[in-house]
Amino acid sequence: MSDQTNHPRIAFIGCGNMGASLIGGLVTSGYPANRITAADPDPEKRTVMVNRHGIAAYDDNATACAGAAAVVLAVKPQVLRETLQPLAARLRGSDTVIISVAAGIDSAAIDRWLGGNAAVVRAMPNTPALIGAGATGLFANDQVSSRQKQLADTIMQAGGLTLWLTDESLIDAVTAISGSGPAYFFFFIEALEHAGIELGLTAEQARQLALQTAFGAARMAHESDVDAAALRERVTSPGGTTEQALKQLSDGGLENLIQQAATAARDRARELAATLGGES
Ligand SMILES: NC(=O)C1=CN([C@@H]2O[C@H](COP(=O)(O)OP(=O)(O)OC[C@H]3O[C@@H](n4cnc5c(N)ncnc54)[C@H](O)[C@@H]3O)[C@@H](O)[C@H]2O)C=CC1
Ligand SMILES: O=C(O)[C@@H]1CCC=N1
Repeated sequence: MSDQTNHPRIAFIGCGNMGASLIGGLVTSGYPANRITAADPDPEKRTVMVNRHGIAAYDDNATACAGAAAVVLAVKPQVLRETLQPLAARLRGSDTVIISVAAGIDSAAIDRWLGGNAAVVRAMPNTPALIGAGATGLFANDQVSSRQKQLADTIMQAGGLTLWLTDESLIDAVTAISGSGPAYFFFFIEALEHAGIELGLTAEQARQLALQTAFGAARMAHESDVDAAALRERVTSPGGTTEQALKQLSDGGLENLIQQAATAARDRARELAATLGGES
């Protein structure tokens, strides 16, 4: 089989945090760098793509898209429409699957901006894709063929777990849980570090302990055959220290706060769709 069949050409539009993470994950997984192209107006971003990942990077989106079986849109939702419109004529009627990672913007808006009848996959990945530890929720519109769905899955699976949804609106829930989720955990690590410093550890000691604890807990939860609640209970000796700490978190309303945070993220995705993805 030719490389064209085994490794269809993939183009990335936007090489910022998310685009670069996906490209990094794909190259590290063994996808040939010469089958990946990228575009970004920022010369520094392009230099990173060329030097670190060995892929071709252009300042012109159309050049990057030429001959691509999949185009991954990794620009901000606020510029998605203006980015897509100049590409519409080139992509219309082609066999290219459009994979958008933009928060909020739904497949109908993308289809409309492309002039209709476009094969659109919405994907919501997260930045740990860079190290193959990401999680992506995906939705395909009716125009997407099974071969195109497979290609979208291959691209996202290079970055970690993939999860297909049949209800597009749930992509906003994925955004709230795993798309934005790494930031919640990083915030927790930062807070634990600060607490360690307050209790007298050096910044470096607090950093090492907080990081290794987050890593160990996540790895254990991932690999264990019991759920997170059971693992938590194993740390929590009756009458012991953890119990006192968890009581503070619980009394402070942590669980409610997390629910509110996820709902706020989900609602912001809906708001982006309403303000940027409308018919006007
Ligand atoms: N950062 C994250 O953790 C996640 C981001 N996303 C989505 O990924 C998309 C990108 O977000 P980030 O990477 O965080 O933003 P970013 O600002 O880091 O990257 C966007 C990139 O697009 C480039 N760009 C701007 N206009 C362009 C154009 N017309 N053509 C080509 N490239 C252009 C910018 O120079 C920049 O490098 C957003 O739609 C966001 O909703 C989705 C999941 C997670
Ligand atoms: O904050 C954002 O809007 C993007 C989408 C999910 C993670 N980052």
